[in-house]
Order: sequence, then C-alpha cells, then structure tokens
Amino acid sequence: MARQFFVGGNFKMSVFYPSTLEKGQNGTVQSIKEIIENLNNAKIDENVEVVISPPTIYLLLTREHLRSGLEVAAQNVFNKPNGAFTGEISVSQLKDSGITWALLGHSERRTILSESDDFVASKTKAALDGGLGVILCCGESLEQREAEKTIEVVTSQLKAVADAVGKDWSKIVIAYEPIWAIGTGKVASTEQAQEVHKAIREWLKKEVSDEAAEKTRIIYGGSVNEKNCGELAKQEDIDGFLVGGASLKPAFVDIINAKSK
Ligand SMILES: O=C[C@H](O)COP(=O)(O)O
Repeated sequence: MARQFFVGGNFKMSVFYPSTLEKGQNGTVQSIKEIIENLNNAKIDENVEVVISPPTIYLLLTREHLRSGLEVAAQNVFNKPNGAFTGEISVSQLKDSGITWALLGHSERRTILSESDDFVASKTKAALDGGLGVILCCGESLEQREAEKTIEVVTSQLKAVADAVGKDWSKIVIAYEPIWAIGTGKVASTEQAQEVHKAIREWLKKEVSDEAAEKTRIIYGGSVNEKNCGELAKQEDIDGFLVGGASLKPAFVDIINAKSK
C-alpha cells in the first residue's frame, strides 16, 4: 500500500525569511504572513500532506491565514488536560484553535529541556487521546552513532511510546532525525537514512503490528534542502521530510514537491 508523502516544516523559534530579515533574527508577524502567502500561492502536489509548525504565539495567526488543506502543528503540548501549569498549553486548547497536529520528542527538547522518553510518550498519549496527530521525533547523537547504538537508541525512544499508546499508530508520523544532521548542513546519506527507516519499520512490525509497519509514515529530518531531497525521497522507506531551516525559505515548496519532480 502506498503511503501518502508527508512534509512538515518546523520553524522552531524563528520566522526568518530572507527577503525581510537579516540572518540571526527571529522574525515578525510580517515574516510569518509572507511565508504563509508563499505557501498559499504555491503549486503544491495535492498528493502530499503538508503540516507547518510555527512558534506557539503564531499558531492562531497561521491557522487563520493558511489555506485549507494545509495543516498546522504545535511544537509542544502538555500531558495534562487542564489546571495550574504555567507556560503550558493543552490538547483541547489546540483543537479549539484548529491546530490538528503536535510535534513531540524533538531532540532540541530532549536535550536542552531534558525531556525523557517517558515524558514524550505521555505527551504523545495525551495528544492522540485528544484527537491530534503526532509528529514523533527520534534520533541518535553523533557519539551514539559512532558507538553503533543508533538503532538501539531510536527503538528505545519508540518503545516508550508503544508502552504508553499501545497498538494504534494510525495518527503518528515518525520523524527520524539524527541529531548530528540537524542544522549542521551534514545530511545523512541516502543509505544511512534508508537503513534506519527500514529498521524502524521492522521494529514496528515486530513490536506493534503488521498494519503499523505498513501504514506508518517514517519521515527524515536533518539538513534537508531543495537539492538533496530528491534522492532521499526515492528511498523505499522514506515517506517524507521534517524540514527545519529550509522550511523558512521559498524553496520549501520544492521539498514538498520532491516526490513529483
Ligand atoms: O525539525 C527539524 C529538524 O530539526 C531539522 O532541522 P534542519 O532542517 O534545520 O536541519
């Protein structure tokens, strides 16, 4: 069964857009409007599922201006339904605002904010229970890769989620993002990426179900750009991309259309 190609744009804290800003600045309301307008006017392959993830403060603005058919993801969500949790945002608040996805387990949150596998898993469960789709990130550090622990690290991150959510992975998209490739310009080779994606699919088959292995989209993230996306998109187990820096540039559209180029 063909899996629908999926491309996510993770803006992180930035809304940098080359035509409006100097590099290093975070961007403005005007910058995000410009990015959205570019996407709204672009010719996008209708077979691709596109989800963009702006900083929290711009979620509503993005949803309001982005054309229908393109979805919006929060870069985080809390694992409790309501209460006194300063600074957090709930699943129901996202749903109420028309935000249909959450991006969870990004390595920047795992490392800088010390999010554990179990915490990521509990947030994934809360998001799924509340009806959101989840882009679930996993990936190894350079040290772990050099110690040949890549598959062990990635599958243990995924196992924590399987323990929490069980067998229904229909609303999870797995983003494999080797930490050493994020924002470094060092993209994983097509062989390196395909090898890990294949191993993740085998893990899904063994630990979750045949159906999850067959249907779950496994996307690649880490220095994806308009030049390297074509070869990566041809790999059997690469079902799309999670794009950071390049999602803030007009060429993001070329990455979205990588499969049909
Ligand atoms: O979530 C996206 C990844 O961290 C990749 O970021 P990057 O494309 O800037 O390397």
